Amino acid sequence: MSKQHPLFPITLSGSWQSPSYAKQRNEISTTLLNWLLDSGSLTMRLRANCQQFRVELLGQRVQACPDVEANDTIKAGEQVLVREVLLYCDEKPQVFARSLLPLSSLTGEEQKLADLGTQSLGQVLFNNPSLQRQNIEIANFAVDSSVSLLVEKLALPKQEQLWGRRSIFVLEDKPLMVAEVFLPNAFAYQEDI
Ligand SMILES: C=C(O[C@@H]1C=C(C(=O)O)C=C[C@H]1O)C(=O)O
Repeated sequence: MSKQHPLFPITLSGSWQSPSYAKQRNEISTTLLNWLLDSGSLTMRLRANCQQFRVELLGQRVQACPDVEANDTIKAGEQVLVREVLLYCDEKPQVFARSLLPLSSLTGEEQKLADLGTQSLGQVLFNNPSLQRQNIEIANFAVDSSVSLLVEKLALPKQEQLWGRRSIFVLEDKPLMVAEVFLPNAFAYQEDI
């Protein structure tokens, strides 16, 4: 990895819940829920809402999967490539994303996922007809979360609660996990998009 953002890794730990049982479900607007539960490519949806889309790679590194992120598919301690990015629309940061790519999934054709740089992971995932997406979980991130520290460092307006989603993708039978948090003023929080 040539250069890493000084804040990398931001990390991300939240109490991920199934959307139907999310306690705060009544606090979530229809628009936000629509963005959180959209099973299509977030890259494609953002591109459709702006002139210029870009991915900023904050950093990536190989490490053991942290306990707080482990799940039925990616076990604690398993070697994963962690990739953190910001997705920009017209130079406004919309999403912070953190993906865990098990090294055991980075084989064959999928080795290229280790070297995406500023190409969108979604671009590769959603171009593969074998792609399966497992259930989407949602979580909210309060002002003392690691994401809020990122928001502060990006000089974005503070927002009481930030919402995110995560899901496991399976590509050619190889799993990986993607978590995305909508940053303040993202389209997801705007009623008229
Ligand atoms: C999974 C997608 O890929 C997006 C791009 C990512 C990246 O480049 O690391 C990470 C998460 C997503 O927001 C998507 O577009 O839906």
